[in-house]
Amino acid sequence: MTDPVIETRGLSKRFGALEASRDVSLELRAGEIHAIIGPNGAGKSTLIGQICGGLQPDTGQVLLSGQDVTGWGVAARVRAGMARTFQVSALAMEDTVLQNALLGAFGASGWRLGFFRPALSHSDLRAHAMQALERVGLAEFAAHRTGILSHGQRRQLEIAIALTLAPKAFVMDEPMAGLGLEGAAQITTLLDGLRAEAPVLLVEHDMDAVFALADRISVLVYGQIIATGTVAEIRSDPQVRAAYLGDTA
Ligand SMILES: Nc1ncnc2c1ncn2[C@@H]1O[C@H](COP(=O)(O)OP(=O)(O)OP(=O)(O)O)[C@@H](O)[C@H]1O
Repeated sequence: MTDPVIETRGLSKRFGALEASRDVSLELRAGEIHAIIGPNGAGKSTLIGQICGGLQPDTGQVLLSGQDVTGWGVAARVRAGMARTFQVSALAMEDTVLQNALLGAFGASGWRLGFFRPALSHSDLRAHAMQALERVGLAEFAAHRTGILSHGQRRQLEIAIALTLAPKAFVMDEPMAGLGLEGAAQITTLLDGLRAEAPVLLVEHDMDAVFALADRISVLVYGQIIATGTVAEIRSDPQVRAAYLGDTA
């Protein structure tokens, strides 16, 4: 069997007396959307932080395509193919939609930031960035200021930026947060097609989206994975229903 695209082995992280991650081992496999769900404070963000490199685990490892990246910083992991989209928007609102998308394409090309301005007219990078905007349905807004985009469209743009990195894996922290029904439905459709490009590790509170999208779900409670399985397995797991899902299953 091929290596998982992302793998964590026995991750543990303490904040004082609090064990925010307890021996967390999980795999993100090629072609899948793997959702991580759990109550507030269960340790989802702490886990994502360790996977993406913002937080160092006390013990355990993070592997990307079989390579141990535990000691690597965020930027090195992004360059190696781990594309994270954030809960909080980090877009340059005064720049155009295309300029924001170009920043990703530009990073993916391995060029240094000082070359950014010339890169704006570089036809290959522009084409690559435009392709990503088309993919997420934002091509018609390319020349518009990013600040005029709706909340949902900003999420689409963040996904376009991640796409321009041609990642090995997407790591998404609550992409549905703050979106209305229509926005959430749009992002759900987008993510549904995204797994063909690269697998998605998805932290999400919106259970409709999780149940619609996930190939597998891991349930985190008090820093520990209490179950991993398909949607049907997780929905019918008595331990999961008691700890988290309750009536929503
Ligand atoms: N830097 C920190 N210092 C101390 N405690 C922290 C720190 N970061 C997180 N925690 C604690 O660790 C636990 C896990 O928090 P975390 O944010 O990872 O949970 P979460 O599942 O992402 O929650 P939510 O769904 O509300 O985003 C919480 O009890 C939180 O208060």
